[in-house]
This record gives sequence, C-alpha cells and structure tokens, in this order.
Amino acid sequence: MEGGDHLAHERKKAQFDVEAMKIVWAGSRHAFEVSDRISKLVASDPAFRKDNRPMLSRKELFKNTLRKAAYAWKRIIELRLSEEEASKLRFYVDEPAFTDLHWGMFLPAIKGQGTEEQQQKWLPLAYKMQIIGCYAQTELGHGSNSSKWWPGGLGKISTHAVVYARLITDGQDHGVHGFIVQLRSLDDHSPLPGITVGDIGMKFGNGAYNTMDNGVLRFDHVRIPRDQMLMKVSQVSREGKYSQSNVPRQLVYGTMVFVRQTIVADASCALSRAVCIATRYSAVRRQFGSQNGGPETQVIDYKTQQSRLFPLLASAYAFRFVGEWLKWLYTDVTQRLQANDFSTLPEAHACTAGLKSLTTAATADGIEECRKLCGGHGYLCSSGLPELFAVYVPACTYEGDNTVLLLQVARFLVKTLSQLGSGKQPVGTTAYMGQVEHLMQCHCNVQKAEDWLKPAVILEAFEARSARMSVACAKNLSKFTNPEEGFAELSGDLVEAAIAHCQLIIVSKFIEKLQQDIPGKGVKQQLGVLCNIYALFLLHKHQGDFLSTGCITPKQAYLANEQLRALYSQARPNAIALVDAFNYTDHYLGSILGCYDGNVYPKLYEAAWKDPLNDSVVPDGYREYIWPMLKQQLRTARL
Ligand SMILES: CCCCCCCCCCCCCCCCCCC/C=C/C(=O)SCCNC(=O)CCNC(=O)[C@H](O)C(C)(C)COP(=O)(O)OP(=O)(O)OC[C@H]1O[C@@H](n2cnc3c(N)ncnc32)[C@H](O)[C@@H]1OP(=O)(O)O
Ligand SMILES: Cc1cc2nc3c(=O)[nH]c(=O)nc-3n(C[C@H](O)[C@H](O)[C@H](O)COP(=O)(O)OP(=O)(O)OC[C@H]3O[C@@H](n4cnc5c(N)ncnc54)[C@H](O)[C@@H]3O)c2cc1C
Repeated sequence: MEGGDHLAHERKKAQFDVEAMKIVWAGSRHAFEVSDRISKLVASDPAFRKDNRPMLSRKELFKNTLRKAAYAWKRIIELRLSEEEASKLRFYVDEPAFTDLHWGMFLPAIKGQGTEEQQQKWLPLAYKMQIIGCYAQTELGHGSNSSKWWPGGLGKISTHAVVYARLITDGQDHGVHGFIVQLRSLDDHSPLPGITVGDIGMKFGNGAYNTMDNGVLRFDHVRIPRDQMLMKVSQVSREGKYSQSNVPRQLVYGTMVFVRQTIVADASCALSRAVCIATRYSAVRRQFGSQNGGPETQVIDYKTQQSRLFPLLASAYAFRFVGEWLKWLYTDVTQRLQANDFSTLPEAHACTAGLKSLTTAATADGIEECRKLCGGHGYLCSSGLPELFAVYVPACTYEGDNTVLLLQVARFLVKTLSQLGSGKQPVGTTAYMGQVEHLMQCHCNVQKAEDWLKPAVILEAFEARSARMSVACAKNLSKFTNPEEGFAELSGDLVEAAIAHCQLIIVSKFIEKLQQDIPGKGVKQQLGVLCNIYALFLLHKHQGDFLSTGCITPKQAYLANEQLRALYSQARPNAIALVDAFNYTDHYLGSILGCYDGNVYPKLYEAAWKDPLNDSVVPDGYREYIWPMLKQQLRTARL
C-alpha cells in the first residue's frame, strides 16, 4: 500500500473527541494554538532541519547548533514573539544549546538571588543577550574546590557565569554563595586573565547532548568585585562584614526548585514522544498470528505489547497533569516568598526534587522500552529513539542525582512524621499523614475487580502504603543513637518510602484532574481509563510493598491485575487517537516509525539509500584493506 493514511482505520476507532483532548493535553485552548502555530513554523523552516545530526562530527554539530541558536533568536525578534512563543520555539527546535542555561538557569539565579540593584544591572543585559550566562555549581571532585566541571554553555560560549563557591571573610567560612563572574572578553571572546576554560569532551551518543558545550573552569587569583556576589540572602559590606537577611539560607538553592519543576513538565514531553512513535509503529507492524491466510496480527493487539505500552501512555498523561500542578505549586511558593512567607518552601523543595527523580527515571526507562517495543527497527537512528534516549537519560543525573534527591524527600517525610507528636498538622501533599492512625490499620475494601475503579479505594491504598513505609522507617531510625548513622544504614528503605510518597502525589493529582470539568465527547472517560491504568499498573508493579505492609490481600492484588487487563482492552481502540492528541509534527517526532501517516516501510527503504555509506557502491577502504585480504585468501586457497 503506497501513500494515503495507513492509520486511518485506527483513527476511526476512537471513542472520544481528539480535538478536545488536544486542548486538555496542551493545558488550554490558547496554549494549544500557540503550540500548534509554532510547531508548524519550525517544521516548515529548512534552517531547523535535524535529521542529519547523527552523521555530523562534533565540530560540525556544534557549529550547526550555534547557527540555529542565532537564527532562532533572529526569528524571535523579527516575529516579536512573546516569552511563551519563544519557549515553544526552543522546544520544537529540539536541540540542547547554551541558550537553555542562559534562559533556564543564569537568568533565574539572578532573579531569585540578586538584590533589586543587581537585577537592574544584569537582567537587561541578559535579556538582550548582550551577555551570555551559565550556571556553575558542580565540581570535578566533590569538595575539592579545584575545578568546576559540567556546566552547560560554559565550555565555549558563555561570557559570564553564576559560580557557586565558598565565601570566606576574615578566615571564617560562611558556606556556599552565588557570584556573577565574567569569564570571557566581550570583544574577542578570549578568557579573562587567571581563567582557564574549555569543553569537557564528547558525551554519550551521536548528536544528542553533544550540541551542548559542557565545560571546565579554573580560577587562578581571580578577583570578583564585591557587588557581584548575589546578595539577596546574605551580604558583605565594604568593610568586609558578613550579614544575613531575614530569609532562609535555602533560597540560595532556589534556582534548582524552578528548574526541577520544568524538568517534570519536560518528562511528559519526552515520554509522550517515545510513546507516540511506539504506538503508531505497533499499529502498523504485523507479525505472526495469521488465521486462514488472513493478515498477520498487528503487534499492538498482543496483550504483552499492551501491558508494556499502555502504562507508558498512561504515565505520559499522568506526568503532564502532575507537571501542571507542580507549576502551580511553584508559582504559589514564589508569591509567598515575595510576601516573606517561607512556610511552603520545604514542601516545594521535596515535591520538585521527588517528582523530578520519579518522572525522569520512568521516562528514561520508558524511552528504552519504546525502542524495544519497535523491535529491530527501533535501533535505527531513523526511528528517532536512540537519539531521544541519549539526549534524555542525563536528566536522571543533572539537577541532582535521582537517588540523592529521593533521600532529600525521605528527610522531609521523617521530619513531617516527627512533628506530628508536637501537634503540627501536616498540610498539602503530606496532609494524609495527619490520618496516620487510621492509615496504619485500615483494610482495603475490594471484593471484585471493578471495586478497583473507585478513586477513594485507590487513594486509600496508596496513602496507607506510603504512610506505613514512612512510619516503619521512622521506627527503625529511632533505634539508632546517632540519627545520621541510622539514616545512612536505612537509606535503601528510605528511598523506597520516598518513591511511595511521590507515586501517591502523581496518582492523587491525576484523580484531582478528573474531578474538574473536562469538555469534549468521551474525553473524561478516556482520561479515567488512563488514570486507572496508571494507578493499577503501579500497584501491580509494587505489589510487594502493598502486600508486605498489609494494605491489600493477595486476592485483592490478583483482582487489581484482572482489572488492569480489562482496562488495556478499553484503551486499545483509542490508542492511536490518544497519541494523536499530543499534536506532534513529523518534524518534532523525527521518526520514520512514528510518522503520522504510518507509511513506514517505503520511508525506511528510501532513508537507507540516503546514508552516506551508500553514496558509492564500493566503499572507501575497500581497495586499501579488503581487496588485498581477498587476494591473499585466494592465493592461500590455490596453494
Ligand atoms: C524572550 C525570549 C525567551 C527565550 C526563551 C528560551 C527558553 C529556553 C528555556 C529553556 C529552559 C530549559 C531549562 C533548563 C534545562 C536544564 C538543563 C539542566 C542543566 C543541569 C544543571 C545542573 O545540574 S546544575 C547543578 C545541580 N546540582 C544539584 O542538583 C546537586 C544536588 N544536591 C543538592 O541539591 C544538595 O541539596 C545541595 C548541593 C543543594 C546542598 O547540599 P548540602 O549537603 O549542603 O545540604 P542538604 O542537602 O543537607 O540541605 C540542607 C537544607 O537545605 C534544604 N534544601 C536543599 N536543597 C534545597 C532547595 N533546592 N530548595 C530548598 N531547600 C533546599 C534541605 O532540605 C535541607 O533542609 P533542612 O531543613 O536543613 O533539612
Ligand atoms: C548532561 C549534564 C549536564 C549538566 N549540567 C550542569 C550545569 O549546567 N551546571 C552544573 O553545575 N552542573 C551540571 N551538571 C552536573 C550535575 O548536576 C551533577 O552531575 C549531578 O548533580 C550529580 O552529581 P555528581 O556528578 O557529583 O554525582 P555523584 O554525587 O558523584 O554521584 C555518584 C553516585 O553516588 C551516589 N551518591 C552520591 N551522594 C550520595 C549520598 N549522599 N547518599 C547516597 N548515594 C550518593 C549517587 O546516587 C550516584 O549513584 C550536569 C551533568 C550532566 C550529566
């Protein structure tokens, strides 16, 4: 079958209004219209071509990124794009660049930690891109204070950096503070005296994150003017006297709360992209199972394929909604901080750290699973999946290693529990801990599989599991005389308790989303199916937790799995429409397997011939290496 829409028959099966679902996915009609317009703008502009990335050398790749970044900036100005539109443009250009750190970390660090005066001086320069900044926190060897190592944009492009370093006055160490440091000349881009700076080298995968100049930085007697220390949280006077404002020191790390929140939103984008590719290809691909000479089975109809694919589809939606909520939480905490209310900062830190950890880990694993779901063709660069995995997987490490972040959540949970004794009522995402006595002894009321569809039943099971795991950790910790020793010894269990808490947040935010008014025929119903798949898939995967804490019985675990299978059957006819609702262009997907029309095989065949290796029939190197070898063998054979 040539041309046409090879997935048309699948699209006809949809039991809901896809256009309405597109708006739910985008967040609002306005957000949908902006996203739709900008994605088409990028897709139709040859300057944003990206299919050649895996073939380019590092130098060519990097220069190409600089060209695209400059061109994108030119278009942003020519078209007078708003910040929202410009961010979408960056998103659809789909290439990590120094600009991410400039806009995503350097600017927010100055906004969050700089005084009014400092903001007035530096922000206009940064907004007009008259200076380019990065965020330099990580070191080559922890605590060595020797060299900064990893900051994106630092290696080759940034003119300035926010550098995190220890402040020492009069021999007294005041801990880590942020400083704006000029690195390179604004005339000829050479490093300023005393500064050694360069790229740290090639990273995982071809193309992928190698468009970014992650860098190394060393200082040798570099003087930073006093007014370039970011002074919102603490100050040094002309006389060298150190003082602190009436704000928590933790605000020094505020940029990370912001960025982790954006990383959660981004997880749903990366996962939905991989799922879109794997779902469309699973509907196109037929393999075995032919009856009476009829067509072979679409692989999407195999229950095993569904049980691997549909939880990922459901996770993409779940991460979308928890990301939306986290954005709200971040806006709320920011407004409170401006009004000197710091009470919700620990919760915002725990939520952003924990959800960053959970969503990036599930997304990285999910992209790899999608590659396997596409069989051998998933391993081809033209599937789009290898590069997506390579570019995405460092999200599990940057902005805080995922395990380290879960340990931070665990500290927060243990602290919350310990405060119950003093009568402090937990609020927000830990409000359920206020019901800890009930949650420690409640019994799940599931008698038949459909009982698992009740939101209250699901919520109680997840709350009870999380509360019981945290309480068990707290009890075990109390057996240690040295709390830090206990924390280290029990860190494995603490991480599991933190995961249980974060999964509860995601499930509960999905359920809350369904309580809103959601217009469009069948839209809410499909989201209900996905929400239940997400929750019951987690329950099935972690049934050890639910059973060992006595939250459910083995029979109830069995019934949850039975219900899950029924939900997969309900999702099946809607699968293609559910990924169409992401509204991704073929340019953004960058995948032959995931193309909208499903015309996979002719495109794969055509693409193979475009590989530079096929430019000539006889490859370079044949005459030099292979021909002499063949001749040698012939001679030996004759002997
Ligand atoms: C108009 C044109 C517009 C154009 C638009 C273009 C748009 C382009 C936009 C692009 C956006 C892209 C977004 C960016 C892309 C992202 C790329 C990623 C690049 C990666 C960057 C990095 O990796 S930066 C380095 C990050 N490093 C880490 O995360 C290290 C992890 N470790 C920690 O977080 C540690 O906590 C620590 C190092 C921060 C501190 O460690 P320490 O041991 O000293 O203290 P504790 O951990 O014990 O904590 C003490 C105390 O503080 C609390 N706390 C810790 N962190 C925070 C925090 N972040 N916020 C609030 N509170 C915090 C902690 O809970 C403890 O509290 P107690 O009460 O004392 O228990
Ligand atoms: C692509 C990429 C881009 C980056 N961009 C930037 C940037 O722009 N700016 C910047 O400053 N940094 C950047 N980083 C650095 C990044 O923030 C760090 O790599 C990250 O915070 C992890 O720190 P680490 O590398 O020191 O790992 P380590 O802390 O050395 O972790 C190694 C292992 O030890 C474990 N571990 C560490 N501490 C503990 C603990 N307390 N308890 C239990 N286990 C522990 C971890 O779980 C991990 O398994 C980037 C990194 C990458 C990969």
